Amino acid sequence: MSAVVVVAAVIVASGERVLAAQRADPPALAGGWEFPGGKVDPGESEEAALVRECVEELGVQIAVGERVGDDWPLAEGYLMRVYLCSLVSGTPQAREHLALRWLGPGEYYSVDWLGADLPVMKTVENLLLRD
Ligand SMILES: Nc1nc2c([nH]c(=O)n2[C@H]2C[C@H](O)[C@@H](COP(=O)(O)OP(=O)(O)OP(=O)(O)O)O2)c(=O)[nH]1
Repeated sequence: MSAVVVVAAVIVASGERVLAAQRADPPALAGGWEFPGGKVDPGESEEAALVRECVEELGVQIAVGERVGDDWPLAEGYLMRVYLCSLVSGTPQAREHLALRWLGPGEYYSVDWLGADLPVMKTVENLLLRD
């Protein structure tokens, strides 16, 4: 069986602020912070899944850009692929999350990231500092 692919959108604004979202469920993950996204549906491209999830979860249109790192390991049988994204239209709303927060450079580690997301944030920080 191939792994289930989860895509996650690192939405960047003003070249340095990133959008973090606080999970509402399941209980084991609730309260932890992540990048918006979700599972890629069968036959769906990763880009289309990111766009769909950001509409569903945030009510915004995004543009999908550069990939962040390689496959990020999640639980057994799952892996995560992460992309830098930008807002095309709309203001993010927490439709499925407990809260949303824009994090500036001094705040990247001010939320309790899910275990898989902490190294992603570190890699994103390096990418944004590079620019
Ligand atoms: N979306 C997202 N999921 C993450 C991140 N980090 C991380 O460990 N995960 C885990 C949590 C979940 O077990 C899984 C993604 O599932 P999900 O619940 O977001 O997917 P989905 O929207 O398709 O949900 P569903 O329709 O199956 O309810 O990946 C992240 O940054 N973003």
